Amino acid sequence: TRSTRPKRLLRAVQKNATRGDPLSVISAIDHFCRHSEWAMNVGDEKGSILDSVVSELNPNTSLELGTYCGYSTVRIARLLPPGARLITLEFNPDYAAVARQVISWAGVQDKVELVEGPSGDLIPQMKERFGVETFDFVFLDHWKDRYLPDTNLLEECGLLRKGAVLLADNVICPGTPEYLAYIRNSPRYESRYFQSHLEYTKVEDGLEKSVFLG
Ligand SMILES: O=C(NCCO)c1cc(-c2ccc(F)cc2)cc(O)c1O
Ligand SMILES: [Mg+2]
Repeated sequence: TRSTRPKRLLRAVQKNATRGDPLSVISAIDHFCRHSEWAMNVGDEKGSILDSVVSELNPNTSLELGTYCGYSTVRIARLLPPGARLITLEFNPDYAAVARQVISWAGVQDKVELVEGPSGDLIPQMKERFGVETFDFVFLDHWKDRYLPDTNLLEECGLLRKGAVLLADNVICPGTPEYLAYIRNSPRYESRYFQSHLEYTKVEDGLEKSVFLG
């Protein structure tokens, strides 16, 4: 019953957001993180960049690595066309339990499949267990030292469609140096850096958008 930050964030959503209204859930979390407690959601500034990438791509099948409390899950899911779906992977069961409730409060649960477990084990199961052919969009926001191994896994499992977009959070802070070096030097990707700030702060951070060329 010990109160944790994710549980306090969920309480703020249930108190301040309207059921079935994803935008009110997003702003309730941003308000909580700006005025009460910082939390590691992608946030409103980087979130707007995420929104523009998703809106332009209109992905049918998306993967999110690192759900946390479900903030970016809701940001992505609210923009998906009917029939499109988002699979989100979370290793931490306490985060997953809160995220399920945030996702339901926003009313986007029908577009989202939240799977608990290590991404390194779950990615090879995507085809036969989750009926995925290929992903159109991948949002990387989990453990920073898993970005590169999981990207290699996605490649090896043939899970990236030609033209698929990888969008990676925190490439500056906390930083993902090995991932950046790989993706920026690989002839199989076309990459672009979107400069921004660490959520709810003035610290520099940014998103790396990479198109898989096949
Ligand atoms: O670890 C992260 N995510 C995976 C969680 O399972 C993460 C951390 C931070 C962050 C933390 C502490 C600090 F001082 C600066 C940044 C920010 C983020 O956006 C993140 O996604
Ligand atoms: Mg992040």
